[in-house]
Amino acid sequence: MASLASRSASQALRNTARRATPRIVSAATKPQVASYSLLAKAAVAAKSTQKSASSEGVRGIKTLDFAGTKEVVYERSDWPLAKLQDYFKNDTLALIGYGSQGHGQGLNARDNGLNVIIGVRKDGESWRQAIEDGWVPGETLFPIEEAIEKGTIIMNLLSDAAQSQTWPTIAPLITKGKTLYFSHGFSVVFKEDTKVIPPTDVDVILVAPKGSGRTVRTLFKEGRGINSSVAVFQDVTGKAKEKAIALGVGIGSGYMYDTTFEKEVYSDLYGERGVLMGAIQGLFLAQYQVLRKNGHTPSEAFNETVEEATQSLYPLIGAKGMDYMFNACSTTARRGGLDWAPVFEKANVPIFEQLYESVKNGTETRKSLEFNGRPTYRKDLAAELEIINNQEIWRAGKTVRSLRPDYKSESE
Ligand SMILES: NC(=O)C1=CN([C@@H]2O[C@H](COP(=O)(O)OP(=O)(O)OC[C@H]3O[C@@H](n4cnc5c(N)ncnc54)[C@H](OP(=O)(O)O)[C@@H]3O)[C@@H](O)[C@H]2O)C=CC1
Ligand SMILES: CC[C@](O)(C(C)=O)C(=O)O
Ligand SMILES: [Mg+2]
Ligand SMILES: [Mg+2]
Repeated sequence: MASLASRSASQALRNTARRATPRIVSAATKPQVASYSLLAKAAVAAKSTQKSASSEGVRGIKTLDFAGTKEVVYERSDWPLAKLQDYFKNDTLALIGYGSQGHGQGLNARDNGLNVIIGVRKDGESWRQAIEDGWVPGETLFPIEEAIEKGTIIMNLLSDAAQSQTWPTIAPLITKGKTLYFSHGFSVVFKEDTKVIPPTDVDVILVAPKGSGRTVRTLFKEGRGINSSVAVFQDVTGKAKEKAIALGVGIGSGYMYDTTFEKEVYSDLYGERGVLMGAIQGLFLAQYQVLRKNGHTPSEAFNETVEEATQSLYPLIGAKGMDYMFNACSTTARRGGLDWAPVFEKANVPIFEQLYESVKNGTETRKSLEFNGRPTYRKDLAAELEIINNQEIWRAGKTVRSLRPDYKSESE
């Protein structure tokens, strides 16, 4: 009887979850693109023979109900490749900086048949990586200033600290008629600290992928697309929003959500310091330490903290939500999880409040500008990450991972 009751409770929960699934309120009726990256390759080949994209299809946006709040979502399928290529046929996308985002966004835009060039410090690490990815010095790879001069859309993907440091040199090159693009609100919003004040005669837009540049690339290659935020800071042409959405598609976004530069930078700095990176490392470590203090072996402590989370339970949250993950676990686990969740929530809200304030008042920005503005920033970051790499929890993890059937050496 008990198990029947619990099964019907699970069913009820699942039904509630189904009812809460975002519903399309209005949408243009157009088929979804199955595999954009494959289509991209074909379209590049056929580029010269395609008819003008502006005659294709109807522009459409979706208004979706997100848990009771209606929000607008822009979709890739409103921008078939031919239309995208036609839209940017007179443009050169000068992508400045070749870190994680430069790599993902640059390669995707190139595969989508757009005219992309890269601008980075000559002979630096990024220059070397760009060559490895097929960008050719003097043809598609240039020193920063030269690339900006050649570009019509200047995509500033330098590190946030470098955007501020290089601004006095690059600002005069961003002349009337060009478009200035960012993937973070950082430089523009915290202008007192960064001194980045865009010229008043150019469109200033943002497309911020909500994920690592590595994933921007892999999702695109799988024919999917990353979620991105889009925003307009300055619209001198009246086309800034449309251009931002088109660029979002060009760099590999599947769906794009409205934001402002301010909201993007606050949420992004907060999220990465919180659950996405800082909090998760802190929480894993705390749980592991207590297990070790109580006599559990490194493998047991790692398996119970990280391996089970990342390999079994978190993918279930990603697939179908938190209640689905709970329902996939024992009733014993469900009872305990339900009891302890509010305890963790209560303990953590004050820390998250403190974090949000530290983001909003610019403390986090100033720290980042100081640290990442050092000439030794790569070495200094690597030294601190090496400390994490050497923590017992992560050393134990290497051995646990080495036992996976699909294990490949991690030194590559
Ligand atoms: N990483 C991500 O996944 C995400 C990043 N963003 C945003 O995208 C932008 C780019 O981030 P990301 O790709 O991570 O890049 P990084 O923060 O890793 O910056 C790397 C680039 O900055 C260059 N750089 C650093 N210092 C200088 C300097 N003093 N002068 C000239 N160039 C310099 C590097 O060149 P060199 O090799 O020559 O040092 C490299 O090309 C940022 O605004 C970031 O916040 C947004 C979403 C996600
Ligand atoms: C989570 C970190 C991030 O904000 C990102 C990948 O979205 C970043 O700045 O790299
Ligand atoms: Mg982010
Ligand atoms: Mg970020």
